[in-house]
Amino acid sequence: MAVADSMSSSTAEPTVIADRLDIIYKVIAGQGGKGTAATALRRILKRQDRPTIREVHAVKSVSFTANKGDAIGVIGRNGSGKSTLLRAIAGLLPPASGAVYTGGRPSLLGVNAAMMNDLTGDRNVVLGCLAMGMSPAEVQRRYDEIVEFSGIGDFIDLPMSTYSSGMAARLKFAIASAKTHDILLVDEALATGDAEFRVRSERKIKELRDQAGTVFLVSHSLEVVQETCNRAIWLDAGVLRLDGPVKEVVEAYIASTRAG
Ligand SMILES: Nc1ncnc2c1ncn2[C@@H]1O[C@H](COP(=O)(O)OP(=O)(O)OP(=O)(O)O)[C@@H](O)[C@H]1O
Repeated sequence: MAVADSMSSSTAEPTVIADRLDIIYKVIAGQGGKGTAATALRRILKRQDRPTIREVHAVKSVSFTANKGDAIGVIGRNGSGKSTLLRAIAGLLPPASGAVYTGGRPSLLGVNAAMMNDLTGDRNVVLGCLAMGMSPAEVQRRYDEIVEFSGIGDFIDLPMSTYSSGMAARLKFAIASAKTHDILLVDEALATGDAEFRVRSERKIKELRDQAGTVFLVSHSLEVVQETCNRAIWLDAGVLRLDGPVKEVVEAYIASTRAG
């Protein structure tokens, strides 16, 4: 297996270690509907069995070590387990077996990360920064920079419910990246921005890496991954197919999609 550039350095300092990680979702595979009295009655009338629990094995025995300064693109087809892996690293999903060890606190920045939709962008910036542990004085100091980075403009005074999904994602990224994270997990947030915002975000991620952070980036845009990351992990139906220098992994992935 190829070795990514930061891994080959003798000073490599691990920040995330996944050790034969398995994540299994348990879902109710009923005949539709929730477990209400009406659906139970319908089941009885139709003489159907109780809904069964189905397991979705989303991440299968995945192992890797991420180091300080790594920006790792996580690539793969729809449903290959990318978002699941990120949520597991963030500690939001319990492993069915195996483990994830993290040195530092991972912050997950997802497109669906909670923002208060009824509040203005302005209030969300303040609340988001406070929630990340900034002091009120620090929030005040960083405020202009965050709003400028987001490129939201005058919309900052309007409720977030009036934002397009791209605008909301930009503001979230601007808030999250205002802080130095030990481990920043970014799920598709960059895909929603326009070209100019993407360039700025890529620069920001590079800055975070330079500050000795580790970044994981889930993206369907192989271009974004190649521009931003030094390393890539390719997931295929939950299995780690390849882990190595970004160019090599992306090329192998493209070759496989052409072949298949
Ligand atoms: N909350 C959930 N409950 C049950 N199954 C889930 C849940 N979330 C994801 N899955 C399943 O786990 C598998 C991996 O999904 P995941 O969202 O991690 O893939 P992904 O690679 O991020 O996909 P995409 O590229 O489409 O965003 C899929 O089979 C999906 O159906």
